[in-house]
Amino acid sequence: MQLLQNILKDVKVLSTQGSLDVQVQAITFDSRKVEEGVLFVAVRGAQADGHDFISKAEEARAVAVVCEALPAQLQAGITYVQVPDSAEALGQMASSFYEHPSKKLELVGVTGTNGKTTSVTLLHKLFRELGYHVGLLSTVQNQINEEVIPSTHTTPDAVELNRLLAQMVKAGCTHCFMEVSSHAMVQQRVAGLTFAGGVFTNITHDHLDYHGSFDEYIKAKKSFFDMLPKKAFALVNADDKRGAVMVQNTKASTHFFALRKVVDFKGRIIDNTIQGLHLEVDGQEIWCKLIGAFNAYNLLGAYGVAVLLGEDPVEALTVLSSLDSAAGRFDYLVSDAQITGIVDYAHTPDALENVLNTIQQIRNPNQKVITLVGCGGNRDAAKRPIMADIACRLSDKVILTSDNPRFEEPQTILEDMQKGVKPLDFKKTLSVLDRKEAIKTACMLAEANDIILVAGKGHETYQEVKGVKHDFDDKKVLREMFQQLGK
Ligand SMILES: CC(=O)N[C@H]1[C@@H](OP(=O)(O)OP(=O)(O)OC[C@H]2O[C@@H](n3ccc(=O)[nH]c3=O)[C@H](O)[C@@H]2O)O[C@H](CO)[C@@H](O)[C@@H]1O[C@H](C)C(=O)N[C@@H](C)C(=O)N[C@H](CCC(=O)O)C(=O)O
Ligand SMILES: Nc1ncnc2c1ncn2[C@@H]1O[C@H](COP(=O)(O)OP(=O)(O)OP(=O)(O)O)[C@@H](O)[C@H]1O
Repeated sequence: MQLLQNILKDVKVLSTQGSLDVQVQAITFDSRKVEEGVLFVAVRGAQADGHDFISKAEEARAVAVVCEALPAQLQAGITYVQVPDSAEALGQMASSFYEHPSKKLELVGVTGTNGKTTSVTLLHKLFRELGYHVGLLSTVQNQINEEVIPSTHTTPDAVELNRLLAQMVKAGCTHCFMEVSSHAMVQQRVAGLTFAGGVFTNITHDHLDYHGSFDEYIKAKKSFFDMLPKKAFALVNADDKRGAVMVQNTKASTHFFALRKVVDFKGRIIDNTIQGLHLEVDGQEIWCKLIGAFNAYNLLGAYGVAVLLGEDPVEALTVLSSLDSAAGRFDYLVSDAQITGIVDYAHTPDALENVLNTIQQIRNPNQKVITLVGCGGNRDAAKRPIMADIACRLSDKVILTSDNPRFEEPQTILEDMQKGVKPLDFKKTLSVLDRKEAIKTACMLAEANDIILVAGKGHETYQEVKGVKHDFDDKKVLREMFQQLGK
């Protein structure tokens, strides 16, 4: 519970009606969650406008309403606060309501098209190993030390975000590593937070359906670095063409990491194999369990953060070299028959191409690549034939199967994918509707030393069919099938 006037301390206010000396029980931007004593913030969204639900919040006995445009008729007993930007005010108020938890933590945000989850997960594990109490906010899951809190978004909304940070502070955390999505920047979910640092991994064409153009997408990512305070650091991948643009207006101190340039944190890949990466970082050689050249960037970024936060460089590298990948991100197991099974979240054409190119770089010419891939239902259908084509182009055998069909017919999705298979690739392509059967088929086809890629669902532990989430874990099924087949 907090006094409204305290909650409004950091907010630019245009006008107020009613008393500011009232107690606020909770803050929400969803009228359906308003109860007596709750503060309702009317936010303009992609589908709806929160201002249209002010009357619902009034009926549910909100204690106060924060909005950009006041309703024509004001209700007695409710305080109205007019602000120029409700989304920004929401972030600032959520931070005040929870007593600014971000100021009590070393909060580091990671943004970029790829590598956010891997980077924050590496950082969480690294700082745990270094002996700290650490929080994590990621697409896969949120964590307070080892306690797992399910995650619904890459970056939670402002209220949930500050609530989680406050929980971390209460649990004695000194650090929190979080993903900052471009959606979160546009919707100002991180407004009002105090970051100790920000990391930029890379940027490629993605989410253009939401942002409209690549320029707008770049602007969204850049705005994160624009908001960093002077005493924070901005750590940027200098090998990415847009790296310098990201920090051109930041007040934070700027640092770079790269594999191809001489910068603050310089790495070099000595060897990149299916057993892991052999790297040279700042003159020191390390062997890491993570595979794929892109992971050299994630490791280098995590190393840079540790050093910028004052950790010993040698100790940080030693710990990093012992860490596994994030769940479902190039997550692999080797069967008794020496077949490598890789589970990866790649569910877009770009990600699938990346993963398969990485596998092509590290495999021996005598290792066959068997790719199993499906596409989700009720999502962008245009990618279905494209993903099938990519799989065929970069694999020796392809098994098309179901992902999360959701409310669509799995057979229809499969047929859409089949349209992308070129006549020359018919012979190497199979369609097996049932995902478990498809994984079994891949295991049956594989011989010693071959590589099976199970793409699309990564860390997910369910398959969503007609609104029901059935238990399904690609890595578990893969392990089970190897055992069943004695491979
Ligand atoms: C497109 C998008 O990002 N939408 C997010 C957004 O909802 P919205 O702006 O569309 O909300 P809206 O439906 O237009 O409603 C506007 C306002 O009216 C309010 N309302 C609405 C109805 C009602 O009866 N009463 C009411 O008060 C809503 O609470 C809202 O405040 O704000 C909501 C609250 O924060 C989010 O839950 C919601 O995420 C949706 C579910 C989503 O799927 N978002 C994805 C795309 C997303 O954010 N992804 C990124 C990661 C992307 C990536 O890198 O892969 C993420 O950070 O997770
Ligand atoms: N630094 C990187 N550069 C390019 N590709 C990467 C990088 N890191 C990971 N990837 C690839 O992108 C996939 C997604 O990685 P990760 O989950 O870490 O990224 P993300 O930015 O969090 O994306 P998402 O929010 O979709 O999970 C990985 O499985 C891998 O194939």
